[in-house]
Amino acid sequence: MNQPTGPSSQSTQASSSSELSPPASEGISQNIVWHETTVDRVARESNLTQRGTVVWFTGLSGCGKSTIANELDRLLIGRGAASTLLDGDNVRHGLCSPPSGLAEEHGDEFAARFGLGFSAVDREENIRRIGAVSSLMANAGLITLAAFVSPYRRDRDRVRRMVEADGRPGDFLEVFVDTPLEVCKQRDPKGLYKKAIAGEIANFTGISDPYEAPESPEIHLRFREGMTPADAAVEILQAMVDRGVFQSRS
Ligand SMILES: Nc1ncnc2c1ncn2[C@@H]1O[C@H](COP(=O)(O)OS(=O)(=O)O)[C@@H](OP(=O)(O)O)[C@H]1O
Ligand SMILES: Nc1ncnc2c1ncn2[C@@H]1O[C@H](COP(=O)(O)OP(=O)(O)O)[C@@H](O)[C@H]1O
Repeated sequence: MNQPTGPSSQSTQASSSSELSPPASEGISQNIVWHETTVDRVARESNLTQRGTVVWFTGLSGCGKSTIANELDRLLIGRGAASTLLDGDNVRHGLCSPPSGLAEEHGDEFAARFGLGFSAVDREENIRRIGAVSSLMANAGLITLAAFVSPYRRDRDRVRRMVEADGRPGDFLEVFVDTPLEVCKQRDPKGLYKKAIAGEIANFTGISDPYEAPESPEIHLRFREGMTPADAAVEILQAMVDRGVFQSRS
């Protein structure tokens, strides 16, 4: 795991496209003006001796996104990296709360307007918010692991464009956790498939809602019997090293 990478070689290339110019949201309003920051991404990455990156896990509920992302996070932290993990269920407890999580504090109108469920448009907004947060984290130099069903190709591709426009090409790695629906149903770690099949959960991905598989993910984790979450995490870490987005320090 000794590939040439790190801020000195890769991150310096970011300076012209990251914080020296407005990100993808340029032109948002005539009254909102981009303010250049004093410290740029390259300086942050240099302090961290790593390259800010978004590793985006997508796949059906129960395919293993959270388990594998947590394992990868553990490996990265163990190797001295500054990484962080955004996980679907957890983010839906805060930034992307459902209406029921907002009503008491903010009232019904606010909850109906900003709370998110699982319709296509709510998922679009969910992924837009998380994509923007992921991009900010990558700009702060963090290796950002994001684990979301993110069933729509268009939503994932938008995040890719935003992350790369804010940073540089190659900053977004899509990991397709390709576990067959039958296996996910069998695992059913939260009992959600059982409920969805019984009609107790609407718009459930794979049952009553679509999942659009990535066409050319950077990392395609095909299910195979006997593959452990640790095996999968090592495979992703190796792909990160091979692509020059991570240099092992131990
Ligand atoms: N209708 C429906 N469809 C899919 N998933 C559902 C649904 N309702 C609740 N859940 C639970 O919410 C988790 C998915 O949240 P995400 O934010 O990742 O979804 S999405 O990216 O906006 O599609 C998902 O987490 P994971 O199982 O970890 O994928 C489920 O636990
Ligand atoms: N190779 C594997 N990779 C990931 N998870 C696995 C694997 N084999 C079995 N599992 C189990 O499958 C379940 C996956 O659940 P989870 O990680 O929450 O999936 P998701 O986040 O995609 O909904 C966990 O109970 C995990 O222990």
